[in-house]
Amino acid sequence: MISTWFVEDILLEWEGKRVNHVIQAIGSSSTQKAQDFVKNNCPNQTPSVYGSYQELYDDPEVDIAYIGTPHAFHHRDCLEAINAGKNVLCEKSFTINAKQAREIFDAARKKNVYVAEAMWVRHRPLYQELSRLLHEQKIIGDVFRVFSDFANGADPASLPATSRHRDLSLGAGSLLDVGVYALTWGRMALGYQKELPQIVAKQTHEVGVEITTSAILQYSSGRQGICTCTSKALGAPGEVFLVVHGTNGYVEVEGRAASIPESFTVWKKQEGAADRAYFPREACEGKKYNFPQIGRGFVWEAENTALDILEGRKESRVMPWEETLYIMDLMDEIRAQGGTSYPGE
Ligand SMILES: NC(=O)C1=CN([C@@H]2O[C@H](COP(=O)(O)OP(=O)(O)OC[C@H]3O[C@@H](n4cnc5c(N)ncnc54)[C@H](OP(=O)(O)O)[C@@H]3O)[C@@H](O)[C@H]2O)C=CC1
Ligand SMILES: O=C1OC[C@@H](O)[C@H](O)[C@H]1O
Repeated sequence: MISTWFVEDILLEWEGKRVNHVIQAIGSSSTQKAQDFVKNNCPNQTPSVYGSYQELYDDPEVDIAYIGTPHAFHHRDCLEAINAGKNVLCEKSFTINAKQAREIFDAARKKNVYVAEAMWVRHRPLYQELSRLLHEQKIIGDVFRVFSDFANGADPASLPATSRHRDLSLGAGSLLDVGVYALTWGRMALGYQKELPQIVAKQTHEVGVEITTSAILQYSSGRQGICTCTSKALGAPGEVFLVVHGTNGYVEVEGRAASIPESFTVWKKQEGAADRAYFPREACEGKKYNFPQIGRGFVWEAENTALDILEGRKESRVMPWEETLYIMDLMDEIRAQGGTSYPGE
């Protein structure tokens, strides 16, 4: 699924586009699937088609491999690509646990290749602008509390046992699938704290799969993040999925999902407005910031990644290794408290 979306987007023409991407090769578990992929998703490109991933990694014409397999394979696939000397952009969640992520970064360091987690939401202009307003402009004063959520309707119990949302050996579970976004928004909104927070977390399981996670992150400054997710229910379109409280107001972020933010509204504290909660929303003064969607929203990530490669970087400016590790460490701790583990752990 995600590989079709990504390819569709990177071939888009859009105003401000700086990089011309070429689909140089498709690697799949079968040549037929690779050929079908080209026919359905990039018929105007002429990539080499391979019935294995290794052949793509060995292709000298390929500058960077985009990995869109289920997360349980990211460790294996990244290491194989890196060992062949390829740069890599790998889907989220980057790996099953932090140990695997560290092994990948160690290998990349040794081979001197670029590796980045494809946490596309961080590349979106909305995300970047909100971070600037919150932490450089301090538009709502000091942020002290954040709520973030991702409700996704995969509903593992209703899916075949082979689905990546149901099969533990493919990395099934809402935390790794969508909770990673809730933690990402929480991390940004709380201002990228250096220390790891204290965590209190609970997880619910159904058909052996983690379907709901709630985690409270508490920093030594007293700042708190309340980060939640579920794969059992879809959020309402346009719903608020992130609320950021500051000493001088708050911000709500709305969108189709926490991966597809569309706008945010800044509500500043007003003189004599302590009881604003009792007024209808329209009677209050909020400033809404809208952000246009381009394609499915992968264009910024693809552009930044290509520019990183062209500039000879080994890490993404937007998603450096330490950020992937920070989020993976949080998820390890949340899973340890919630009672979720994966085969081989
Ligand atoms: N950024 C985003 O918005 C999104 C990111 N993702 C991430 O992308 C990754 C893939 O998700 P998604 O596209 O939904 O996954 P799919 O279930 O669609 O699988 C993707 C591909 O992985 C390959 N694959 C290799 N081995 C297996 C196996 N044993 N079982 C199933 N597939 C296998 C298959 O390709 P082939 O046979 O051709 O080799 C398959 O088509 C996940 O890590 C997910 O978190 C997913 C959705 C959205
Ligand atoms: O990254 C994602 O975002 C959208 C969800 O539908 C999907 O399950 C997830 O992988």
